[in-house]
Amino acid sequence: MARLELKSVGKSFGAARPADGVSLTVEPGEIVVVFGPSGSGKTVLLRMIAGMFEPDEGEILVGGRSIVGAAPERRGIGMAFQNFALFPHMTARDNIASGLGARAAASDAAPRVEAISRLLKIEHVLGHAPRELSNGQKQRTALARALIGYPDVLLLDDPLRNVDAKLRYEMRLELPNLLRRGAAAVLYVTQDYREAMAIADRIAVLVDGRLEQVASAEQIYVTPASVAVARLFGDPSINLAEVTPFAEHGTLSAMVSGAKVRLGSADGHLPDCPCWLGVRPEDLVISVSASEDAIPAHILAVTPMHEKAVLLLRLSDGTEWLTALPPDAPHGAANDAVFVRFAPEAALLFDRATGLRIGLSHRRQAA
Ligand SMILES: Nc1ncnc2c1ncn2[C@@H]1O[C@H](COP(=O)(O)OP(=O)(O)OP(=O)(O)O)[C@@H](O)[C@H]1O
Repeated sequence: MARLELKSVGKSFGAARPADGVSLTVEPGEIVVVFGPSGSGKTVLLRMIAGMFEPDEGEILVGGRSIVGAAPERRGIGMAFQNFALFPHMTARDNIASGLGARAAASDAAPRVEAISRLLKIEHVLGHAPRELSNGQKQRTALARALIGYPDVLLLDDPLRNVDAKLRYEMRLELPNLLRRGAAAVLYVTQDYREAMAIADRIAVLVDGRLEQVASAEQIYVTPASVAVARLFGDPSINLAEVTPFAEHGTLSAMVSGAKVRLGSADGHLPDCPCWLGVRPEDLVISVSASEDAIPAHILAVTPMHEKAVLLLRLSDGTEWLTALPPDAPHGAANDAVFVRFAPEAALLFDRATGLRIGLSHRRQAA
């Protein structure tokens, strides 16, 4: 069992800087999901750890020892990638056994291949070549190969990207337990925020080669470190409005499309800068009754989805917001005039100059 540590890791390719001072620790048995937009540097990070190329700056340590410069096969690392990368001329059994490298005798390999295959429910296809396997079976074979050597560090680069939706859903439920069994430090890359939230002990949010936030899924959703992080999590994504908050009678408020909305109490440090106000779609309440703190709006469209109804709203100043309501909640129809409210606890404020979140004194806290 060994901890993976990245210390101020940097990497440039010409003008591109896919890793810029990345520091991160993954404990044995922990699953850290690296999540970020396309091109943010997720794959480059995994490849530096795997030894496909070296960082320009910083240190990568496994169990306290630097692995920078070490041959890839000597780093104690198991890997599975989105394209499976199975050897086409070998059976699933031999592909899995190849994960042991030269370390195990053939007699030792067989029972371990059987055991890991049972765990991954592929024991019935061990004699098949990769072309005879479904994508789900290929993905499990690649995972079995990565897991079989009980690596100290396991790197998984979007391993569920090429499997169908049903299997992806099942694997999201199964994978965390499976991965924890080996007690490896797991770094898991995905582009899907739901997958990140389902699998991770902690999520490391990478934007332009920098880690913007490393925290639990709930902390990231409820208290995102920046507006960039807030935008990456949630479907529909967070609603934003430009505001300049002000204090009045002990309350922090802001004008949103002509309505004075409360953001919390004004007892702490007051943001006196132009801000982004962020409100999650599920935190908006729609009604037909006016009041001082209700934002007038029109429903532009109603999209019934299976588990929710999504309403596209146009506030009276032209800003467009989305709400997500339970499908059976009364919500009106296109062209209806409505009023939009939200609780002060639901308001997020971000400094418009830096994008960083500003703490509000009565903001709900992540558990
Ligand atoms: N070998 C390379 N040579 C030059 N530039 C590279 C190389 N590998 C990656 N890059 C650049 O580094 C940046 C980050 O790439 P990376 O593949 O890590 O992104 P990513 O976050 O994994 O994206 P995606 O989610 O689309 O796979 C991109 O701008 C990419 O063009």
